[in-house]
Amino acid sequence: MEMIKQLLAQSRRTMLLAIVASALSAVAGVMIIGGVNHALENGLGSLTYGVLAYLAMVSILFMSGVWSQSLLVGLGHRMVYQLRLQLVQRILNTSLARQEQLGGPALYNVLTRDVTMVANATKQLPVSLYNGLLLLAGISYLAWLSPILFLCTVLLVALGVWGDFKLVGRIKKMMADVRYYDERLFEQYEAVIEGRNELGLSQPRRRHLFDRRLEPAAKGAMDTAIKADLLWAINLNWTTVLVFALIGLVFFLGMTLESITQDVVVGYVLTTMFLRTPIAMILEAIPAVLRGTVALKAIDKLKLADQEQTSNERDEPIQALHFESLSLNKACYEYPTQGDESGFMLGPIDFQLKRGELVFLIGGNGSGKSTLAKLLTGLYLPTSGSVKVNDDLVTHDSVAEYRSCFSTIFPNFFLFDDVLSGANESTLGDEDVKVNSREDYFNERVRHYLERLAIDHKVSIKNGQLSTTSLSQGQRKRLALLLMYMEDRQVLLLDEWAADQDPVFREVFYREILPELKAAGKTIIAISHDDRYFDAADRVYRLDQGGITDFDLHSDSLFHTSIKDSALAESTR
Ligand SMILES: Nc1ncnc2c1ncn2[C@@H]1O[C@H](COP(=O)(O)OP(=O)(O)OP(=O)(O)O)[C@@H](O)[C@H]1O
Repeated sequence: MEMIKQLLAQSRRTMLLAIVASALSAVAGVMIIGGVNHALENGLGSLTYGVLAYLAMVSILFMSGVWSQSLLVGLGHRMVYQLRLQLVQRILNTSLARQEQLGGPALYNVLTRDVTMVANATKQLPVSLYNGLLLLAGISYLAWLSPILFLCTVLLVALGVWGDFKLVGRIKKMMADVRYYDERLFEQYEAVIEGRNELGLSQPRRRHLFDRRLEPAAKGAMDTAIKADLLWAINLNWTTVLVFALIGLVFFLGMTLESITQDVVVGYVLTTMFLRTPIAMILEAIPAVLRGTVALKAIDKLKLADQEQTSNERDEPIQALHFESLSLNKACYEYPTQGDESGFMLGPIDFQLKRGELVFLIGGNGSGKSTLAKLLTGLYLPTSGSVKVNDDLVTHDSVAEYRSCFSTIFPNFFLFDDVLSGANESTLGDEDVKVNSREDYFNERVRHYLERLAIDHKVSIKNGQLSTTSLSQGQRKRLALLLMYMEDRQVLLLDEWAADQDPVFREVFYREILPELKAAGKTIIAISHDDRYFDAADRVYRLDQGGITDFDLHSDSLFHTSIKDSALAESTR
């Protein structure tokens, strides 16, 4: 709602103009009816004058109508455009922790379904405003024609509005239910797309997903939407009945009450018939507006943008600080509770890292390595304790500068095919280069790394874009490493990077690439299960149930298995 209010506030002038234009058109419409009524009652007088006045009114009605609609249509579409941009901006401003809590389907639902619903609601804005003003002008004319009949009209309309209000509450609840079912549907869509391998192989799983998950959600949405639309259809017919009841009331009152003349009755009936269209159009717009309101409420409920960008981040490029050291001081990170279960708690952790060091984090599955990696890189802020960089506290305001020291490859990394967009200035060339242009220099460097990573036979680069990202997982990880080279940041975090590499390239990674990066002045944190390469690190830390301890290569063993066992496992791999 806040977003819509802000957008409307920005367009105050256009709104005002649109209201003036709509009012002009509405007044012209009512004057046509009034004029016809007057002519019926008093005769036409001059035919030429009558025709000219009629044509003038029709022209005003047409031109001001088109003017108001064009203003409002533009406003509606601009609001949708801004809503889309704002929503993505808000998601970008949402902390990783909150995004993980919400999950992908909820965010997709907002970006696709909810935005469409709000767009449909805003499209009703021009129609409703125009018809609302037309209705207002018509009602004022009715009040002027006969106060007694107007009182009766008000009573009848009050009855209709009361019925509408009762229905609207129920329908809004149903629409919230439809949205709930739609969100469940999005979860199943995600399973259909992401689980394509498993579903392709297993008929029982396909059936279960289709019959037990997807179909009930789709049916729930359909049944509830049908009920809501049916109720509204009944309401539309009920309104038509009310209009005719009004005409009947006016007609019979006119016949019986002497104070009401025949021309008043004719004027009343004519105007009421004329107002049927705006009433119907306003009523037809209401369901779309209700759906839009439900969608906006759902967007608000997600509590996006919990980490507003600092003004510095919005306006200027972030200046990375010069990394010398980082430390965690009794730092803890606790995941939010899920249902009755309390979330996993990492820490309290004391940890130091200096520029140029190569450190390994090891530990069993679920011990907290990736959680610590996110804490170290500033993707999570500690729930207690502190993170310091170069002895300065990392706070909400300074975390953007801190983050810009890091390049990461997490197991669920996303491979951007645009190498240029993330590349550091230093990798784009300088005066000393032998090649002619910066572009050549850049391409040369990419080619060099593609060769180094042994994927030059699969991938090439054109206009800063990778030729393909449809590769094996191990090859994709090598490309992610290429992007990391081109990003050229000071601290590199690699979360089980070597897990998908063949034994030959794993050896290259631990024995050549990591030492080369270290020699080039990079600080490296690598999460690893490869115990035969632990000696490549300056220090090794072991995580166990959220706690951290130093790992002594000679006296400790990983996962409480003997070195002999792991060597055996390695040789059979
Ligand atoms: N987004 C999340 N929300 C809630 N709990 C989470 C989330 N991510 C991880 N956890 C929990 O935190 C614990 C540690 O997870 P983490 O991913 O840090 O382990 P890990 O040591 O990296 O494991 P692995 O070696 O299997 O990758 C797990 O018990 C997990 O259930």
